Amino acid sequence: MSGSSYTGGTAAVSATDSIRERIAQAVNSVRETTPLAQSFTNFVTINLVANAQLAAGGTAAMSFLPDDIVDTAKIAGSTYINVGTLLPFYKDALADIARKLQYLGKPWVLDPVAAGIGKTRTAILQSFKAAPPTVIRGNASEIIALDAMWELGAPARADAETTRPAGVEAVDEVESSVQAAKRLARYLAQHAPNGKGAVAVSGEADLVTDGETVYRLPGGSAMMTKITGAGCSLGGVTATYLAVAEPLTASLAASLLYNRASEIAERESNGPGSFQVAFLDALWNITADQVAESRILIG
Ligand SMILES: Nc1ncnc2c1ncn2[C@@H]1O[C@H](COP(=O)(O)OP(=O)(O)O)[C@@H](O)[C@H]1O
Ligand SMILES: Cc1ncsc1CCOP(=O)(O)O
Ligand SMILES: [Mg+2]
Repeated sequence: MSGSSYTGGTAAVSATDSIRERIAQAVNSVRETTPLAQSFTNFVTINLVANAQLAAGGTAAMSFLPDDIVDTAKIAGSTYINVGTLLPFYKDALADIARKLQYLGKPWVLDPVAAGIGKTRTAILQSFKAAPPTVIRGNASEIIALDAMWELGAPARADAETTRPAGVEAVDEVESSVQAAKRLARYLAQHAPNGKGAVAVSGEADLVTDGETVYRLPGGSAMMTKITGAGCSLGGVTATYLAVAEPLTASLAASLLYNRASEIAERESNGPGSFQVAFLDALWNITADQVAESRILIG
């Protein structure tokens, strides 16, 4: 299945059979073993996160109690932390949870929703630099903001354009986040017990990287921007796959599953309400081969 193609002026090589096999294996393994991925996530989209994890074949457990999260991490396949809506106690609680997950060597996914907005969110996201996640999944603006916050690139010049807070929606193109995503992924890998980490950037064409190789995943549906929680639930499903697969495979499998399912949902729906229902059905019905045979461009 390997070969070459040409996209947007960039030579791109399509993915190898072994990546596709690992993706199909992750999709099947979740359906066969129903792994638990627990979540500490925002109040807006918590229901869609749980339903998407169930539709992908996993199980869900949501909690905001630090000792509950740490005890559940011991029996769960992975943990998902999303900073979309914050309460005052989160500042200390999330830093502490991250440190304990690191001590226990437990994998987790971070969705840095609205990175760059507010002192409390910034303090929380900065605290994760010392106890980093296994995977970061966000939109382009969030990835650019987190990279700047963790100061992984060259120091910004005084006259340089600064990144601006973007709310929960992206104001940057996926392509403008490539270097930030690679730097973050390398940092995650350097700090992971097994040396593996990944960053997934969502948008019109998603991008996934382990810090070395960049994978571009075209397709999907713009209707995803018309339901709340498309990105949050993608983070939750990435955690579901992280329970059975290494970070790069988990990130690729989740993003590809979302692209294929959203294309089916767009064809079968008539607006945001029916789209969300059709999307959950498609997550459930899509085959592992449909996911693994997707276009994956390397380069
Ligand atoms: N313009 C688009 N075309 C196709 N798919 C999109 C588009 N924008 C977002 N998506 C998809 O929607 C999902 C959520 O991504 P995104 O909207 O970037 O996240 P967030 O909600 O966190 O900002 C991803 O599966 C992504 O591929
Ligand atoms: C609207 C909103 N406000 C705080 S969190 C949130 C949900 C964001 O969801 P997503 O990032 O998946 O669009
Ligand atoms: Mg989001």
